[in-house]
Amino acid sequence: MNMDIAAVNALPYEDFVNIFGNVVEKCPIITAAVWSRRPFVNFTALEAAISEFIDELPESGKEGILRCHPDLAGRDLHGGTLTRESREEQAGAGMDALNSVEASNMARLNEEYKERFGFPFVICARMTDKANILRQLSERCRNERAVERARGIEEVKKICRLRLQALVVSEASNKL
Ligand SMILES: NC(=O)NC1NC(=O)NC1=O
Repeated sequence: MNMDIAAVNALPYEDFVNIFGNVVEKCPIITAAVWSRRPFVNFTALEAAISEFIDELPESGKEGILRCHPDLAGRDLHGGTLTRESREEQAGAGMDALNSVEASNMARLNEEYKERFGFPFVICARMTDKANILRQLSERCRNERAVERARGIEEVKKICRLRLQALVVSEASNKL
């Protein structure tokens, strides 16, 4: 899909939530809330509205967003229950093709991370690769909880931007 911002602004909330409901993984409530902020002057304004909604949440809400994310190379990937967006992102970073050493490291570190923080490790898979994901996962396990909460939310916003770009023509591409 490649809607322009005028088409986005014309959507009734049912369609808006159907189309944009997973720009933040499994958090259609964010999309549904942000519909009230129409009209968006451009792509950046839509992205900013989502970002501001997230920033205004209490810390518990931000952790809730992180908890809606599937593990990388985790149960949902193996069970075929990832969302389409997540499946494509994880496959792009080679998460569906780990060798047995990588797979066991990934599983062990994901569990360690969740045990320590109470939410999953989140990283924008499209902006990185397998080696970096494994390195970041082991490094970020050592951070403070508040640092990781903020870091995870930054990654959610990167994922969101790329998912939005797949749906909406941004002003940069408008000028082409
Ligand atoms: N846990 C985690 O980072 N999940 C994800 N990252 C990403 O880019 N897509 C996801 O589903």
